[in-house]
Amino acid sequence: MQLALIKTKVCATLYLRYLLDFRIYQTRRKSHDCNTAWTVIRHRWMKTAPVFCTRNTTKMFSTQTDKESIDMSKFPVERIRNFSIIAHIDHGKSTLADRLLEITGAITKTQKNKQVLDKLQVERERGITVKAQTASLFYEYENQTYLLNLIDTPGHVDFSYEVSRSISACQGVLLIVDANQGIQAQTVANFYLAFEAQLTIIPVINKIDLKNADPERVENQIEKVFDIPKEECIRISAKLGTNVDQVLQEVVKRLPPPTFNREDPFKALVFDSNFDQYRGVIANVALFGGCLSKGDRIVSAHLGKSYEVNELGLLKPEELPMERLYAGQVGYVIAGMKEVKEAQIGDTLYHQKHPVEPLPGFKPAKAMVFAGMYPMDQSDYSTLRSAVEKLTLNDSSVTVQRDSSLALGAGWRLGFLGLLHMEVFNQRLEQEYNASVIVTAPTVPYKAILSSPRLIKNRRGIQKNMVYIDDHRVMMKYLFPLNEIVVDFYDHLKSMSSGYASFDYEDAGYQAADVIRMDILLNGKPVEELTTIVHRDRAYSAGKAMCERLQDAIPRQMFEIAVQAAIGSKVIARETIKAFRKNVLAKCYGGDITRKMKLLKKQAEGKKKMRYIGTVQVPKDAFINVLKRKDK
Ligand SMILES: Nc1nc2c(ncn2[C@@H]2O[C@H](COP(=O)(O)OP(=O)(O)OP(=O)(O)O)[C@@H](O)[C@H]2O)c(=O)[nH]1
Repeated sequence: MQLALIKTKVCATLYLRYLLDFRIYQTRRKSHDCNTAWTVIRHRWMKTAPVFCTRNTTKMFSTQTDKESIDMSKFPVERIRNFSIIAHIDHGKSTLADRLLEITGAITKTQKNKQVLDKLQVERERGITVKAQTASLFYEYENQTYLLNLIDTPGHVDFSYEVSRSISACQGVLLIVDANQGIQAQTVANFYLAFEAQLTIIPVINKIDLKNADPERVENQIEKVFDIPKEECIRISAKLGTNVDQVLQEVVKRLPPPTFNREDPFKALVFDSNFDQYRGVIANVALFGGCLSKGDRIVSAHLGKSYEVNELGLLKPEELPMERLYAGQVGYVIAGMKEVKEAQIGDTLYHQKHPVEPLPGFKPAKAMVFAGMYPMDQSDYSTLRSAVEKLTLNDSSVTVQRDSSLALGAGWRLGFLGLLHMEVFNQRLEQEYNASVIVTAPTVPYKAILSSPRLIKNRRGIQKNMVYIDDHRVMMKYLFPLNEIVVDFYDHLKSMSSGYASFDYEDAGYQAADVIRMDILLNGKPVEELTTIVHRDRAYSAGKAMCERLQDAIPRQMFEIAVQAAIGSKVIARETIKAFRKNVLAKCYGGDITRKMKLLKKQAEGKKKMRYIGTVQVPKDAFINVLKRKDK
């Protein structure tokens, strides 16, 4: 009796500690994602307090204890089914997923189960799925246990990249069609994604409980448009749970198991990733061969870097750590990847000792809408950069390019699949990373033909090679005429690249060139210091530019100055610097017009004389300034 009392007290104390841990974890993560928080704490707690984790306390947190104890090492691959739920927006994918989770005991059946796989705050607020979610379910059929790995996908066209990636981890799909609306645009698009990937398709007609439901009409549509016999359609109401068990039975019967072999070398496709502040990158993987254990050393085919597996397991949908994952399974891996760029979606992971041919990966998403994104305060630039990197890891369809604006400072130009995608990304940045950003008006891409050449072409550079040093830096080698880069090339390069580009050069020897001597004349007299050698093709533009720059650089004097560029005896360009003019009529109050004309004529003659005898004053810095170009 006393022992039972002590045990109850200890359990109560630990449960309170558990609740406290949960609050701390949730606050630290600034997360609203209760399910993940519960799971993480639960596993941490179960590790530290195994003695008290009796069957009863475990039951508090999971309804699938019996299934978890299944020995996966003996679980035959023939009893695994990997499938996605695909459909047009709002046709009921997430509602069906709720029912499947309930029937298989992954979640307890309550009235509150509404789109439980839509975990993000933005998904809850908007009532739409934006992120594919994986859940591993155990299902009993004809006295056999099956492992069903289900991926719930978004329906909106802006998130179709999530669908195409999810499909790569599956052998079949449930194609949901609303019994009232029938086939819609995304039904067709998603059907073809699955069809082209040669997956088995099970058509499911949902919402048969609706007053206006017409399942027969929808079955005919499916037969006509997709060439799937109407007898293959399953009529359900995901909301009421009608015929949902039949869906699970058909998944087992109709979908093929994965054909991957446990005896092969380990090979896994990273089909999704997200970043946890404390645990680093969490990669969602589909095992295409072999098995993976905790402590194994794996290599990322993309970077060639090796990592030790710290944790792995199933997603139910919360993380359930396991000792091993086997071919055909879908799960998660944490392998000490600390940087976002280490976890590429579409990357292949393999065992360090057994390199394999990388999987084809994914076709990059094609951005349709572009917008600039800048921190509210420039001092937040690096914090925002890290937030953008982490979020793009979780949403790899966003393209990111560094950008800068005179008014808004340094930022990025982001590419999205659509306007809703852009809004959701922005909202996730604010909600999940506490970031305040300025987003510019969205634009679509244009192809522009530049009317003025760019810096390098303008300087007669010839590209020799280009090497990407990493994601942010590129090294380009050019062959330039020395006189094109010696004066102001570096200044222009720095200003064009907002200070990021650096420049170095070495002698590449002499080369034949079609060049000529260009003289500069001030009031007809050549100024030797301004004589230059220019390329024949560019003599006229260079001469004109020199004259214009001299016009700016030489101060006005008491007489007019003619600035000319000449090749040999031929003047090719001319500018005039006007003289200061004394108001010789200032003292004439009214009076005779002939007197005024006489004064003006005398002044003009005097100036003419000065022009011939006067020496033009050229300021010292004008000699350097006139050599600097105004590259556009
Ligand atoms: N009457 C009725 N309503 C349903 C049924 N299934 C889903 N719904 C409702 O349809 C709406 C959309 O359901 P979701 O499950 O979010 O649809 P979804 O396809 O996951 O939506 P997205 O992921 O945003 O594309 C919700 O209001 C559901 O309650 C059903 O069988 N009958």
